[in-house]
Amino acid sequence: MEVVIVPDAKAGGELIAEAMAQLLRRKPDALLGVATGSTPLPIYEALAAKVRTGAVDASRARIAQLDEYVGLPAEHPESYRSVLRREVLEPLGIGMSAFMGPDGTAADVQAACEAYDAALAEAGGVDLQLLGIGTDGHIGFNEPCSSLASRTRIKTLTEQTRVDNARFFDGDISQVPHHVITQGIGTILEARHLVLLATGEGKADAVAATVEGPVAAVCPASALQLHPHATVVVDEGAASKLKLADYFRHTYANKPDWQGI
Ligand SMILES: N[C@@H]1[C@@H](O)[C@H](O)[C@@H](COP(=O)(O)O)O[C@@H]1O
Repeated sequence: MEVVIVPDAKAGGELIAEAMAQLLRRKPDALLGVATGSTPLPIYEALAAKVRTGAVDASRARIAQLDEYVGLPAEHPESYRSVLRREVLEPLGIGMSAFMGPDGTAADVQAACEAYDAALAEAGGVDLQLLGIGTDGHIGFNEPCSSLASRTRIKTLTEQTRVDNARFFDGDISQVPHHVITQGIGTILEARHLVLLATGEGKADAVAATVEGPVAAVCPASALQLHPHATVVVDEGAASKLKLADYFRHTYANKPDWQGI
């Protein structure tokens, strides 16, 4: 696992957007796994800016969703499908025909989950998967004690996650669904490159457990330690509880320029 400490969220967004741009220059139809939440927004803004200036062409990119609320109609403004359409597809000029995600309104949720895992494999697998992290260490919606081998499936949210996400529902927790579909941890680990961005002191404990704690289902993000190409990008606040921060700074500062993340 590589840990990159950046000065702020904007710098993290720029670094990751450049890695995505480099991938798209190599593989224009790359399958990009995208995450929701506030944290990845600087990545999407930086990538959209590159598209606008012609620094990269994202028109052939394909987009895969990480997770979704169960029961919200697809057109609900806070369904993750709607959020991603607004925040990723439209700014990058990518049509919905290049988008894939689980169906949160399916009558048979389990079948929809299995169909999504199969579709990801059929599409050749995710090339680069963006991840945020919950305050409890969750990735996607894999809450603590999710199996590290899990596949896409339905999960029940913890109250903390519902409280954290109520801000997207007018601060009204009663509007936050209890159930979600999420790519499993085993599914996520199949992506070729995992890039987790965490910003702010509120994520510092979760980041420390992810990077320096044991691999343990109680901190789902710690599964990144099992991946051969995982990059954790953190700002100073999110890095503030890392005991090895100086080591990570030194290693990244002395990395060969050509290597990227
Ligand atoms: N399902 C999403 C996660 O993918 C995201 O990482 C997390 C953190 O969100 P934020 O970046 O807003 O802190 O929120 C939700 O739970």
